[in-house]
Amino acid sequence: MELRLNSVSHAYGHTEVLRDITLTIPEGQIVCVVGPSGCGKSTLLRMIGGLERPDSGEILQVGAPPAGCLNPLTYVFQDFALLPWRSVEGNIALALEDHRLGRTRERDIVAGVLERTGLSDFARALPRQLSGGMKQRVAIARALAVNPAVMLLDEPLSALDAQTRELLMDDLVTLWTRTPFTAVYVTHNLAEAVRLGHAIVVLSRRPGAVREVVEINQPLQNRNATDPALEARREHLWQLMRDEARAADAELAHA
Ligand SMILES: Nc1ncnc2c1ncn2[C@@H]1O[C@H](COP(=O)(O)OP(=O)(O)OP(=O)(O)O)[C@@H](O)[C@H]1O
Repeated sequence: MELRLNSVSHAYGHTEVLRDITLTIPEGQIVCVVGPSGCGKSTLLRMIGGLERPDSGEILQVGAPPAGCLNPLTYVFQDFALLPWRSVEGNIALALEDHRLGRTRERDIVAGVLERTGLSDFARALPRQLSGGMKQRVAIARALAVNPAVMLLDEPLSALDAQTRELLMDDLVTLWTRTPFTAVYVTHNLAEAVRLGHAIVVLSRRPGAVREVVEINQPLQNRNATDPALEARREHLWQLMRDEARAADAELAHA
């Protein structure tokens, strides 16, 4: 399934947040969204996920969701959003419980995503027994369990230290390489964007409008942080963002 955004605009009261966003999220690709603080990235994600409706424009789901899809649009949040009293497998099963799959199918799905995310040995652990990186793996496993058409990730690695971020980026690349998924990935971090994005959408400062879409054709599994070609793309993104970020900062300082 592909997502198409046609001229999406939105304001909260007098605050114009998104302006005329036209964008395609192709099936089987990761589209990163970057832009200065407050430019409307999370708002855009909520619109795509159907949590809010834009004032104008439309968001179309084109084509069928994948076979076995239980929930077409699924979120992964920065703060993991796990239930502390439920085990790892209990948190993942939660995403399945409304679907009346039967215990065997439910158990198979949970075991499958635990295996894919390297969590099989932690099935019975409680969230408080896990590191931040492991918690986010659980949240990713829970999202994958419903076999979504599009995963919506809102700064999923921002709460983690630099080393853990690297490990999780590797995990996401491995997951995608084994079974490509479609994702919209909001981040502040340009290194993450060039590592994980097939396309990177650069938004202007608020009201967020598309400044440029940077496509990176290099296969995800061949990308690494020291690659000069990727470094050049990152630098290009930073050039695009720098003036916007400065101006956004100055506006916030005077708000
Ligand atoms: N429900 C809401 N009601 C009113 N204003 C809102 C609401 N949600 C967001 N905003 C405002 O809309 C603007 C965009 O917010 P949003 O969180 O989408 O930006 P962002 O780019 O994700 O920010 P950041 O990078 O800091 O996470 C901000 O000025 C924010 O205060």
